[in-house]
Amino acid sequence: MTDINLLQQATESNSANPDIVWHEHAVRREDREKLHGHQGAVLWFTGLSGSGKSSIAGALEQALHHIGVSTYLLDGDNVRHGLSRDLGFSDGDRVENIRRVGEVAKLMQDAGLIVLSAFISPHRHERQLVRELLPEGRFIEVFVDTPLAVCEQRDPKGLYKKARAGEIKNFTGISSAYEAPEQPEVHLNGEQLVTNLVAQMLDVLRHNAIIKP
Ligand SMILES: Nc1ncnc2c1ncn2[C@@H]1O[C@H](COP(=O)(O)OS(=O)(=O)O)[C@@H](OP(=O)(O)O)[C@H]1O
Ligand SMILES: Nc1ncnc2c1ncn2[C@@H]1O[C@H](COP(=O)(O)OP(=O)(O)O)[C@@H](O)[C@H]1O
Repeated sequence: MTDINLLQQATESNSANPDIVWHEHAVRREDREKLHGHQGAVLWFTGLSGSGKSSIAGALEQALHHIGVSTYLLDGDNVRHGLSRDLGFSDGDRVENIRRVGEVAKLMQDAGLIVLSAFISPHRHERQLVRELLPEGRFIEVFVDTPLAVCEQRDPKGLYKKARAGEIKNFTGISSAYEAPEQPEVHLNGEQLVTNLVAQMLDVLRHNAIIKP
């Protein structure tokens, strides 16, 4: 079964149960957004290991927090300590990881938060399915475009070295595929200064009326 089939099957499994009925509640997303003073949205950072996803998302979260925006940062390494601690790096496990994170991100944006997610999320189809989970305009795909050679040079955790030595299997970019986004909402040059990239992201959020000018 392909990764797209696995994700579709997992996403559809509950909606196929006729005994589970959606319950609409009185307090709506719009009401929660009014309290926050901004829209809920998911900023979906994708890129190779070492491309700068966590650094950029972290610095952007600090900048947003500073101006009173309610945020939450979902980070690949951290989520794999809890919610996805049972998962590894096979295609099937990555599909399930992204499905779980997509559902969590959806709930958090429904709560009115700006969610910053920093996962390699290497497959186009999985990112597309997360996009489809969210209301129109609330999924912003951010491609952190850093050449493999630069990521490998940075190698802050020594993982590329281990992958090249054959000590880690299925390592993205080395022995497992990374499919770059074709039409991301935002295309960041991961070799620029993090402060410049944060400024670029704040412009995007203002331009899309997610936060106030
Ligand atoms: N085989 C393999 N391939 C890629 N990455 C690996 C692997 N093994 C461990 N790591 C570490 O796990 C982090 C990536 O986890 P993600 O949850 O973002 O991956 S995925 O989206 O499910 O593909 C990734 O973190 P980042 O470097 O922050 O991207 C790595 O530190
Ligand atoms: N724009 C950048 N320019 C130079 N170095 C960076 C930049 N962004 C991140 N780094 C460095 O690259 C390494 C990997 O960054 P990290 O944010 O952990 O990437 P990822 O979350 O994609 O694995 C870290 O040592 C970080 O300090």
